[in-house]
Amino acid sequence: MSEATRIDGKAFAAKLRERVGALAEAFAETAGRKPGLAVVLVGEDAASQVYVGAKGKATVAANMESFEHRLPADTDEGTLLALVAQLNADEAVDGILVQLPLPGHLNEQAVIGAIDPGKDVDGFHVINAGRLSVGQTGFVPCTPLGCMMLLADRLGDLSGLEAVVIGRSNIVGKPMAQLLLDANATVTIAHSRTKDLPGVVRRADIVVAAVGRPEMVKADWLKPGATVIDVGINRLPPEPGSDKGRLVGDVAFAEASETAAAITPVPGGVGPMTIAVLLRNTLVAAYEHAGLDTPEI
Ligand SMILES: Nc1nc2c(c(=O)[nH]1)N[C@@H](CN(C=O)c1ccc(C(=O)N[C@@H](CCC(=O)O)C(=O)O)cc1)CN2
Repeated sequence: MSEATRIDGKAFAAKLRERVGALAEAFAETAGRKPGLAVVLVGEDAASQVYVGAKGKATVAANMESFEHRLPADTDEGTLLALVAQLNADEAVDGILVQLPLPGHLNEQAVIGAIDPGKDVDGFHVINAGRLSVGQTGFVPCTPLGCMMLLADRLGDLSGLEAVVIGRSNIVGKPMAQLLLDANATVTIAHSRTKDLPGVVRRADIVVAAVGRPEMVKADWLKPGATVIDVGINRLPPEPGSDKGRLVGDVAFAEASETAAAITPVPGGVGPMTIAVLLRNTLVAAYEHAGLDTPEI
């Protein structure tokens, strides 16, 4: 079997950001203001600092206003909720994102639940999760929506295809399964208690791995010709003589490439789509807040 096609999420995301940027410019001409995204970071988690920095830069590059709020790790819940309330009321802010994970003393559900669902561009609020589950329009979490864009680009119509999502988080696994179902795939959600996980995954035309376990999915778990979307971003321990470990996904990329027809790499696959879709959702929020018809993005 020939080597799998690498699904280039980085290039796809760059095109999406460019399109969003052009539409944001047009929005500003009509609405008299730029779309605005507020990002809240609590604490000093190293990876979160990188992601928040990247979001701010991407927001500005896409002709939007970026509002960054960095709070100390010992911020109490009342202070954070007060900031969320202030952002909810701010007309310059179309989208609000609280970077996860939050420090352990803060209740993530309470904080996410305090965001105005109409500004919840992460799509994590229970109202938006509920809307997705009953097929109503709302904000859809960025990573799963980005995965769907890559799948649609690669496979077109997903009707009747067998899809296995490994992982059942509220942020990726569950919305991903819902989106695949909405696209008429036959969907299985597999998880840590699934019996014969390799056997279940081997049935799939589409595999979405979102478990956070480095290189767990092996080549012999895959049906030949499968399309593999790797959501995992895991840093391995550093090699001797190096200060930083290699980034790998949840799929053993090199060996899986021998069996799959197409696969997303890590880095450069799903990760960049998360930020591009966040900008897309913020633009949609801005159109809605301005009472304008939202263009197809
Ligand atoms: N409020 C949110 N918190 C978190 C989310 C989210 O969508 N909303 N997702 C992740 C982190 N994340 C964005 O916040 C994110 C992760 C990874 C990437 C990315 O582009 N990764 C690169 C590799 C980057 C590196 O070198 O470390 C890639 O895969 O190519 C972007 C965004 C958890 N928190």
